[in-house]
Amino acid sequence: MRSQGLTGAITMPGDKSISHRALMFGAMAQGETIISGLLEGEDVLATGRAMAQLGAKIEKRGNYWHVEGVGVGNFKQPSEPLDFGNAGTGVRLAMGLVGTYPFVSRYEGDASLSVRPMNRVLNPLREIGVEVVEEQPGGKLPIALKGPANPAPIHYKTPMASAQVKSAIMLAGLIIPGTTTVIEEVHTRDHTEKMLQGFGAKVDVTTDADGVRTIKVEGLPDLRGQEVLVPGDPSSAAFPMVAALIVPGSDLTIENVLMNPTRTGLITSLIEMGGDIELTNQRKSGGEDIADIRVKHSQLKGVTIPAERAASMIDEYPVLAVAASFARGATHMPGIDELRVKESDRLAAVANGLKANGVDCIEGEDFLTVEGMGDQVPGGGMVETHLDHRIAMCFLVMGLAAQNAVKIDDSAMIATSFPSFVPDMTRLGAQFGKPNH
Ligand SMILES: O=C(O)C1=C[C@@H](OP(=O)(O)O)[C@@H](O)[C@H](O)C1
Ligand SMILES: C=C(OP(=O)(O)O)C(=O)O
Repeated sequence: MRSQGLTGAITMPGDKSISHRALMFGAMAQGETIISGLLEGEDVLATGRAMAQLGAKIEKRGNYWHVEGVGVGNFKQPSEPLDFGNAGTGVRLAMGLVGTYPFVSRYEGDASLSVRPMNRVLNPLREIGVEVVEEQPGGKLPIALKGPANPAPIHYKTPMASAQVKSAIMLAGLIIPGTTTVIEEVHTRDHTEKMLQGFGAKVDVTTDADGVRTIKVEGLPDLRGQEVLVPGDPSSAAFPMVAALIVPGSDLTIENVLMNPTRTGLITSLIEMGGDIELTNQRKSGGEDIADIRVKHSQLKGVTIPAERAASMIDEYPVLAVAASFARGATHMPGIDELRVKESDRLAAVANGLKANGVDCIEGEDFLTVEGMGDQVPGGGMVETHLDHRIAMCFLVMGLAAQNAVKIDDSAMIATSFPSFVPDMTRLGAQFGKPNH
């Protein structure tokens, strides 16, 4: 059943990447960090609980989260395992933040997180001298870590485009005397670099002529609590944005969205597809670019998304594939093998969901091609979400414009990143059916 046009304004909940980091850096810094706009999603709340287990005092007063940090090198040994639920960012950054301490810390997560690869973080930690104890070989949770008595700084080139790996190494470097160096060939989201500098760390970034970035972190800095203003999450804004593009009659303003260039690949791509998207009220806040986004229903056309853009929109491919289903012509998305190691194998989950709803696509090892159907997307299928919030939300968005209702098997995971998704979208005019089980 098609929804009526989506109209009005929606303010985005806080950015998930920045929210995790605000709690972690606040917990590590000396003194008080005051956070406004924190995303109160399950992933971030799990990080908050873990930071409290390490000795930080965290509480919400009014609209602000107050974090009383312990100072660099002063986390206490957690008596229980640190449970990061569904969050790759939470567990991978925490392994860098805490894993080099000379005590045993134990990490675990839900069924989705427990099959995601951790060797990408464990390998550099092993180079630092961290002892890794796995219950089963293969670099999967649960994992215990024990840092060496004298950790040595490393010089590490990340083998895949990953802000989580880069960040884990940088955070490990903070408690190692000397300079830790991370090299990344692809510019991934740079929140760790920017925010650590804001907390007082010495972080040096240089970029060569080929765009390769060298990041140097000085160990044992004196970090002080800060005020952090978390901007709205562009990865959450992706859902109302695509919904407005595909539902006829829509004219929506999405307010307070982070416009950091390492996060805006989806907007660039949707504009190339013919999307009527206008950035208004562009401003700076907390060192980041912010804007409101006005988006109207548009007839989209298929395009090829350059592989080099993947890092700047890595979490947005599922909903881009939904937009591509409503385009005229094929949309080709190369260079997206990292989608296979997210909360689910997103390449497979998206391809299966599209096919279940009558949309032709080709799933390659590292690409997806979607045959757009204009406004003739049949829908009517049941989608398996595999504990993946973004798969759940993108197919709920598809259902707003398809000829027949799209069903998803589980909506609970939406609470990890965008708890108010269903009520917020409903307020704008979206019509979701009731779960019948
Ligand atoms: O650093 C971060 O906050 C994130 C990095 C990305 O993961 P990778 O580093 O695995 O690409 C992204 O998919 C995730 O949602 C958040
Ligand atoms: C990949 C994601 O998050 P994480 O890796 O933190 O689980 C996401 O939110 O799409």
